[in-house]
Amino acid sequence: MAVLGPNRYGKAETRVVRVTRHGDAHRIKDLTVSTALAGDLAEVHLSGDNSAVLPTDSQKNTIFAFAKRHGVGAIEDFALLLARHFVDSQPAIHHARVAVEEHAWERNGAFGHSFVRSGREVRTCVAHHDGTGSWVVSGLRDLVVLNTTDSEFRGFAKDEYTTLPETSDRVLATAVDVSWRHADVSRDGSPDVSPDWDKAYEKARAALLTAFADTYSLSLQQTLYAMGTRVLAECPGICEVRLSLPNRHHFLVDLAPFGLPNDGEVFFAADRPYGLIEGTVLREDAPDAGPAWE
Ligand SMILES: O=c1[nH]c(=O)c2[nH]c(=O)[nH]c2[nH]1
Repeated sequence: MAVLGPNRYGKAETRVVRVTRHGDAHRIKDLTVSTALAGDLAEVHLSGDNSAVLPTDSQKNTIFAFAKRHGVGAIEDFALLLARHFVDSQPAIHHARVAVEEHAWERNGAFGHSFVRSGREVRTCVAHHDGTGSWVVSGLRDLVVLNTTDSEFRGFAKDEYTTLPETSDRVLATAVDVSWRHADVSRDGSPDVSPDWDKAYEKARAALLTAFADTYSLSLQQTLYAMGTRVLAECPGICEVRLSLPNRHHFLVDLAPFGLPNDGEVFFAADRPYGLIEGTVLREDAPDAGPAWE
């Protein structure tokens, strides 16, 4: 006998670009938005009764209409607006998850209307709303960083398959993929708190970059912990940080066959396989995460 387990549905990866025009000085927000709704959705699965199903096409249209009607500021505000709208307007929907990614653009010179896609990281957020409270996780991915020194990897466990030489000076590089949980978003009965999302983002990003640069690294694991700790120290509204750091290995090339010393100057930047170091750093008194990470 089969039973229906957890389920949700929505429109994945709606691409929306919102232009704001102040005379000749234009602004753009370039987003990828994914919605996922859950609630009284047994019948559509069990009997094909669609009466509780707001089409994913309507969800996509809502994204475009809200971009026009409300504009797009911090992506967290846009995600919360959508999540609350679906729960508040659809009787069958009790939980909405809205994920937003922001692709950065920079001005192309002095032209007010012309932009260059920025090489910056992608800013991310996921907002949940269930009618009693909201939860927000923000973050970024593809923030590529590299240190040319101050990184060792020694004293590791060895077995009969270990060939990796110990090193007391190596290149350390990674593409930071990180999410942080905001403690101070509205909950059942609490006032509606809305952090300054942009400020939190800039502070968390700066903390990650500084910790990566100024930590003398004995391993990428140790650097990960230092980065998470620094975000918590700099950002009081953040209670949990989850990091995923691919170790972008840079191997010294053996130049001896060419009669050349290497002197720690020429590296083979391998793209795969790569070590993947993942970890969470959280405050001891972090509030319950609820559905924040789902
Ligand atoms: O910082 C590192 N951590 C590891 O766990 C590891 N494993 C490895 O081969 N190189 C590295 N580097």
